[in-house]
Amino acid sequence: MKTLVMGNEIVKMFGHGDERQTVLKNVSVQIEKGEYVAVMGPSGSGKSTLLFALGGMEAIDGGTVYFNGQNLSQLSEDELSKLRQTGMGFVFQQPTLLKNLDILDNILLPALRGSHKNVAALTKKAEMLMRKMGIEELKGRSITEVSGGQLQRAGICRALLMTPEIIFCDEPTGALNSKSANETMKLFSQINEEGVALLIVTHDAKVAANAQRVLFMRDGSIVDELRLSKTGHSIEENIKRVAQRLEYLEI
Ligand SMILES: Nc1ncnc2c1ncn2[C@@H]1O[C@H](COP(=O)(O)OP(=O)(O)OP(=O)(O)O)[C@@H](O)[C@H]1O
Repeated sequence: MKTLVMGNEIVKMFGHGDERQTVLKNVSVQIEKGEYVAVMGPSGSGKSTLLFALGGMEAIDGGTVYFNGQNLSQLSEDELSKLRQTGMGFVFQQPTLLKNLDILDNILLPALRGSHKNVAALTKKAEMLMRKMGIEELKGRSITEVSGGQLQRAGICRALLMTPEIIFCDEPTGALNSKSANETMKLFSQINEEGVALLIVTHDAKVAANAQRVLFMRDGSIVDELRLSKTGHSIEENIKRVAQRLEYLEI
């Protein structure tokens, strides 16, 4: 397997003076191409900060992050934003979509930003993704006229539009009811089977059980790791294994 993302000894601090806090304490993490990794840990342990650091959205105070062998801190702002736009997708708990645009235009917007793009080809691809995610008939609707689960699917279409190598997801099911959360997890598994790597921050053992590997964080460090094999283990068994590890780690 080839390494896609490599974080070495990442240090991240927030605040000034007496308030200065080290949120990531020499964290090293490697994600292979096509790998599905979940990150769990107590609130405030640094999960989102790690995801932002690996995705080049948050500057780091120490260590290095490589994406496909490129050191993110050696890229210019323009190079970094191009890399984020083409190589990475982002899905958050609440997709930040604009009320005055319909669903299709919201999906297209980030891809159209910046340089000149082939609008017709991107629209065709967006429509194909919407069909795949089961929301094609909603393309002309305002974001206020769809459910939370449908909105999250639109967010996933947006993240997939530029054919990223990885999608960074921060609590993607956190705002969804259990039915929508299950459907979203199935979509992520399907996306991963098509070769896209995933890094998912979650509090939910059911979500983490879909990954190949779960990283456990506490107080700014990765304190444990669990490898989950799909062969020989049902999803229920993997949920149990994640839950047992959380209990053991007192998370
Ligand atoms: N922009 C910021 N400015 C100052 N402190 C921050 C900032 N972002 C995060 N922090 C602090 O860094 C620590 C880690 O935050 P982070 O969001 O990474 O934790 P988390 O594990 O993702 O938590 P949660 O599960 O609650 O989302 C917390 O103490 C948080 O208050």
